[in-house]
Amino acid sequence: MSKVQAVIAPSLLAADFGILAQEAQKVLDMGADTLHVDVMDGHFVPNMSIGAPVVKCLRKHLPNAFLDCHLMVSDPEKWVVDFAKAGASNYTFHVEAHNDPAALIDKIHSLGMKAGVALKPATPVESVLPFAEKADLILIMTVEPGFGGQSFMGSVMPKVKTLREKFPLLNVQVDGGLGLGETVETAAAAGANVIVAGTSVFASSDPAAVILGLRNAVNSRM
Ligand SMILES: O=C(CO)[C@H](O)[C@H](O)COP(=O)(O)O
Ligand SMILES: [Fe+2]
Repeated sequence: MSKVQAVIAPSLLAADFGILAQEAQKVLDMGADTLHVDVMDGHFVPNMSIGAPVVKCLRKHLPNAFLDCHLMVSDPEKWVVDFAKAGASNYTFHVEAHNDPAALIDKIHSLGMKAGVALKPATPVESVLPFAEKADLILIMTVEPGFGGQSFMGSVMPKVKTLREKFPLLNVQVDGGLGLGETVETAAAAGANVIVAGTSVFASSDPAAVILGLRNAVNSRM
């Protein structure tokens, strides 16, 4: 069995952007480990969200938070310096959007950030195996990237399983449609240890219970 830690990462995409720092602080106070920040350029995905200026503001209000930035953008190399300067802790880019992921991981590391690589649901896991150990995190999307509130796709779990079997200490993140019950149980059983949850946390009347339940689901599999 792996010895990776459970990491619960509420997605701020489901928060009230008008009071973003308070929303972020609220979920941290309720037990979240990191904050998942979804960045969309309206090109790689058919939606727009936020960019480095908002990360900079979050960093100002939350000096100690781990800001896990998920870049759903067509040219991830273009924004690395901006996000490093803004205070991002982790920079996850999509493997479909770059032709030399290993070099981009090196660049992200050289700027003092952790590096993640994300895969859309149809992208084979083989595309990340050559540099999975170089990355700090591999993100297996469990919805088509672009929108919160979609349904979890259990069909991508074989990719999670493969990563966990090959790399026992790798942070394997799942993102999209996760909440208490079958979805997180399925992801944890496959070997995911980093759980992104937007709608299920922020739309809940008891976000603390959701965060704890997600953590328990992961821990019960380790
Ligand atoms: O990357 C994302 C969408 O592209 C979001 O992180 C994801 O959808 C989380 O939201 P929810 O938990 O509501 O599905
Ligand atoms: Fe995301």
